[in-house]
Amino acid sequence: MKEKGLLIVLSGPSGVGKGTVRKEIFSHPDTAFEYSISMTTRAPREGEVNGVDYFFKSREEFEALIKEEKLLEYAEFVGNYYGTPVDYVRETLEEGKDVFLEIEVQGARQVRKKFPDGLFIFLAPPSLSELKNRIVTRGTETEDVILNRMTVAKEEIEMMNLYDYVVENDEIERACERIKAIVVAEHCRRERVEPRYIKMLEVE
Ligand SMILES: Nc1ncnc2c1ncn2[C@@H]1O[C@H](COP(=O)(O)OP(=O)(O)OP(=O)(O)O)[C@@H](O)[C@H]1O
Ligand SMILES: Nc1nc2c(ncn2[C@@H]2O[C@H](COP(=O)(O)O)[C@@H](O)[C@H]2O)c(=O)[nH]1
Repeated sequence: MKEKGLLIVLSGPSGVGKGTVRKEIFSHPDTAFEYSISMTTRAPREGEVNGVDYFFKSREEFEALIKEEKLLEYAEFVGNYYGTPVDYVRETLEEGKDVFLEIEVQGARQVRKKFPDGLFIFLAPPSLSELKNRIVTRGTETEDVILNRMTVAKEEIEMMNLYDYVVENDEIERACERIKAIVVAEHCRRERVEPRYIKMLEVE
């Protein structure tokens, strides 16, 4: 029987660099896992594309998805809904591929209950002041939203002990290499390591 894939969850506070690290990992052709695009009711930021960055939904559409049980998990984060499409995740894992979720902490807790064997990685900032600096520098949020996200961030950081691994995002490339090494180690531990995972670790 074909083995199922590994569910990889990358979580951490807003502005720590989850999206940056995820895009860097997926920019490499040797990356051996699939990214699950989330649904959100947040308005698209400049340059964001529907179906690439997110599936952008109205609140009514999102609430219908909740009712129809189309979401593996969902959370309301600073005034907007975010959620993971359940069919995509289950079908892709069933095909034996690893699925990568980039989600906030409430959602990660829900996923842990449904997938206790998933791999849960918390991306941590070097400091709270550097975290705030990164959200401010990104320039996508109003001052109010930044303050709300920082309040939530402090609560999220307190939950990092619920994760299998904590990776500090001090430098993007190093954080990516650490995450890829953790995934390969996890496959070794589960005796499912294949050459494609080793290839992923090759540094250019
Ligand atoms: N290691 C790093 N060093 C310095 N700046 C970084 C680093 N990683 C990411 N950044 C910058 O920090 C800002 C926030 O990054 P990003 O948007 O990836 O965070 P995020 O965790 O995905 O945030 P959110 O949860 O709000 O979507 C961006 O401007 C990004 O360029
Ligand atoms: N619980 C979920 N959280 C998600 C999902 N997709 C993204 N996110 C997280 O939401 C916040 C805010 O994102 P932003 O794009 O508005 O900055 C951030 O922590 C994301 O990781 C999801 O499907 N479920």
